[in-house]
Amino acid sequence: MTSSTKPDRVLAGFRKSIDNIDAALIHMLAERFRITQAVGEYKAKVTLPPADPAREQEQIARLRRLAEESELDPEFSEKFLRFIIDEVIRHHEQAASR
Ligand SMILES: O=C(O)C(=O)C[C@]1(C(=O)O)C=C[C@@H](O)C=C1
Repeated sequence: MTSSTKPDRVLAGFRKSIDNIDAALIHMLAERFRITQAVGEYKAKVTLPPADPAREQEQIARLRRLAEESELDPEFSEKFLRFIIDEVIRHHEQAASR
């Protein structure tokens, strides 16, 4: 039997765990975007700017510390948070223009 047809139980076990983790990430991101939607509506109502660079600096510094403690690449962690926050700011700008 070739490697392409033989079921690899070890790999399948790893992938089951990866699938569970990916599902948890999606659920956590959905919750994060649910709360930031409320933040965006609030900011639009009280005319606060969509972005708060000082808050972002605190978040990035904290996440980099957490990443180092967890042996995760701090550069990757910062890029990941930046990517999410940029999307949140885009949503906030849309909320402000409604
Ligand atoms: O905390 C805020 O003021 C938010 O709008 C949330 C958030 C975030 O996604 O964490 C997004 C934009 C801001 O620049 C800072 C943080």
